[in-house]
Amino acid sequence: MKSYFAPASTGNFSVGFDLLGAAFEPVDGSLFGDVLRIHGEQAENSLTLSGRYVHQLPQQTDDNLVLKCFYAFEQKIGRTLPRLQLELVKNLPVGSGLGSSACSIVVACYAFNDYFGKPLDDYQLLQLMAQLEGGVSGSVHYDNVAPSFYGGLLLMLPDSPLLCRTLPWFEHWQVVLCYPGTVLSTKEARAVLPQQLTLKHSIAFAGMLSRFISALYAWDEAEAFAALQDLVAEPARQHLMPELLPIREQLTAQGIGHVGISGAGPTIFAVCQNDVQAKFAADYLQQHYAKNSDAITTVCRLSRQGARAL
Ligand SMILES: Nc1ncnc2c1ncn2[C@@H]1O[C@H](COP(=O)(O)OP(=O)(O)O)[C@@H](O)[C@H]1O
Ligand SMILES: N[C@@H](CCOP(=O)(O)O)C(=O)O
Repeated sequence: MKSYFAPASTGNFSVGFDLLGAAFEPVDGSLFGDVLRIHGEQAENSLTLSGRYVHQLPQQTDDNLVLKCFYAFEQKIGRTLPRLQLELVKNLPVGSGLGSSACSIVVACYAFNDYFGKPLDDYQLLQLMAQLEGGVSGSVHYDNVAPSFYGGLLLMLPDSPLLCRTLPWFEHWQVVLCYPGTVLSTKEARAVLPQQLTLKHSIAFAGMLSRFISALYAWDEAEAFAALQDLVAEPARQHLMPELLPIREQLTAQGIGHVGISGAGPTIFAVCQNDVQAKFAADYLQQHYAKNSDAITTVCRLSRQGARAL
């Protein structure tokens, strides 16, 4: 049996709509992401499902992204592959803003490529992942698949053969992620976005993202926090998450540097500079934002590692 893992990710990281994404792992060393097991080869593909969020997956395994990835991978490499006995351990909530669909896509594509002797290079594999993610969310965006695949904080580079590049990160930053337990589909959250930006708005967006990236390279933490502003998605999505502004007010009043929407929401992320802030944010979010038994609050650091064999 072979086991593979891919981590959770936060798309946008507030300031970089569709262009910035980060992979996270809990500071307690536990794994926060999906696991795919390949038990062996057989006449037909089969997929068994387990894990904390298995109940949020489609009833029909044929609708599961893991099998869609298998056939898309087979088509991409252009030869018929042996069928597999597969098991997905679904550890990330679906429609959560934690890159759940991307995580299953990344772990599946990574696993198939590794298992079948790496017929695709990283560039081809990432393109396939993004194309599959586009099929779920309605438009191709790399800001979840790329960090889940490579790890780290990544800047997408559209039209570059590199596709994305790793950015610097403040090592002491801890990111508290709180998923409230309610589902918000990425497709729906993308449908409320503006179709066009004015020239002034486009310049403001590009300016803020540039300011954040230059602050990272200059190791200027105050500037980095000042630049963590979402000028594109948050104004359009705020009504889907009415708790965001009061929560931000409470947490920033405690000195916490940034509070934003993880991906398309409803997960909220808080960027903290020390253990005291992280504990405060985690307790506060768990008390005021968690809504049911599906909710999860976790204190994370950047995951330098992306998809891998376990
Ligand atoms: N293995 C899987 N993991 C996550 N979602 C899956 C999977 N297989 C199928 N799906 C479907 O893909 C869609 C993912 O929804 P989406 O809002 O994009 O989630 P997320 O924002 O968490 O990535 C849902 O309709 C879900 O039922
Ligand atoms: N850039 C995308 C990110 C979606 O992330 P998800 O985790 O909610 O799928 C967007 O903001 O739509």
